[in-house]
Amino acid sequence: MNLEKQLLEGLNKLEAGLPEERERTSTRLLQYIHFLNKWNRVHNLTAVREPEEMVTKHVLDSLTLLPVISGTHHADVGAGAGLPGIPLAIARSDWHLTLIESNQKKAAFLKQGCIELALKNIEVVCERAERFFPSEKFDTVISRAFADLSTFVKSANHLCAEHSKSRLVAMKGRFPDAELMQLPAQFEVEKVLRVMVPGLRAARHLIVIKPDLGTRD
Ligand SMILES: C[S@@+](CC[C@H](N)C(=O)[O-])C[C@H]1O[C@@H](n2cnc3c(N)ncnc32)[C@H](O)[C@@H]1O
Repeated sequence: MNLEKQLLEGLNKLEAGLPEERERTSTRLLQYIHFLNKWNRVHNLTAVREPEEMVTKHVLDSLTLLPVISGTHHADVGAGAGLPGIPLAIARSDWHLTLIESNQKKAAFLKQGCIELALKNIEVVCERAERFFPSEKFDTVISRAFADLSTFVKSANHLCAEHSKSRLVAMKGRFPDAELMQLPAQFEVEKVLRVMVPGLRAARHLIVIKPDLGTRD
């Protein structure tokens, strides 16, 4: 199947949260896949090598977050090659995404991607999340393949906006029983959602956690 068809079919199978302009979204997501594939040959940004696999394992996987995110300002901690932040920013041009990535080579890739793909709703911050203190905090702080849940919430709690709807959301593969048991008590797990990625059999879970707004600096 050609890449465009594969992507469009996948977008149509996603449950919710995708705006109507699917063909335009699909074209821009494809541009991102081509850009990632080009840089990946030289800079080894992701172990996923084939564009067909990037469609399912990276792009469609990232977009399963759409229905659980509310608000407009979001951060992606440990964005790496831009996942899930770039697909989200492409799918929702009305959102603003801040991609926090401590590795300079990856941050350079992200900045170049924003220029070449004309992604105006993304800011790239080359810094460790723990050392980043933005003036405006985020409605949702997301991570994928960043760290165990405890490390994630400790590293990112200070980035959450001080309102009752702000959330930390971690993308996980299998149901993370052990990590959930080790989560510090002041963090409440609001829900754990099992999500289906079109074209992928493997299990995926989204862990939605209420930040600890009480005890932070
Ligand atoms: C395994 S990669 C995952 C990248 C991407 N989220 C994905 O799903 O493909 C984890 C990324 O987090 C970055 N990272 C690790 N610790 C970090 C920190 N404390 N703050 C910001 N980025 C960090 C690493 O440089 C790496 O690019």
